[in-house]
Amino acid sequence: MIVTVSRKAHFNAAHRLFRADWSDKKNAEVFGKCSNPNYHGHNYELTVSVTGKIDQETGFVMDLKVLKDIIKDEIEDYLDHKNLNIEVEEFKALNPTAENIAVVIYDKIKPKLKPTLDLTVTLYETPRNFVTYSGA
Ligand SMILES: Nc1nc2c(c(=O)[nH]1)N=C([C@H](O)[C@H](O)COP(=O)(O)OP(=O)(O)OP(=O)(O)O)CN2
Ligand SMILES: [Zn+2]
Repeated sequence: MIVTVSRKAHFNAAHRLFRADWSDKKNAEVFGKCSNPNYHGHNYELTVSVTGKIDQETGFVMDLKVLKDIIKDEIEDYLDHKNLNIEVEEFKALNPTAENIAVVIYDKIKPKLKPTLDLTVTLYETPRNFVTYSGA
């Protein structure tokens, strides 16, 4: 039996959407208020979903306590209350859009899971804007 287990998490972060090789005018045209040079913040809501077979001995796809600890160590401690552009290595040369943040989160969590498990990351940037990534 293939089942999906999920864990929700939360972090706050500041960012600015822009390209350094574009003028302020073009950045403002493309990214609007999200390109404010003084940055702005979001309350990100994250759902991490892991899909796999139920272990017949434990009844778990994976222990949700273990998943909680992975999310805390890899994501919350790494991103919470950070300026993504300035303080997070991956975004020094990568626009911190919701899409790119979801991919970075996926790439940090996936190696911590058993290879037989599939991972899906859903990231809400606002209550109504969200992205989903399940690997390439
Ligand atoms: N494809 C994407 N489009 C946009 C992204 C993104 O990451 N990927 N990001 C932004 C802004 O950073 C931000 O998310 C949008 O904020 P805002 O315009 O305030 O959102 P809303 O006004 O729509 O807020 P709601 O609460 O959802 O109404 C823009 N585009
Ligand atoms: Zn934003």
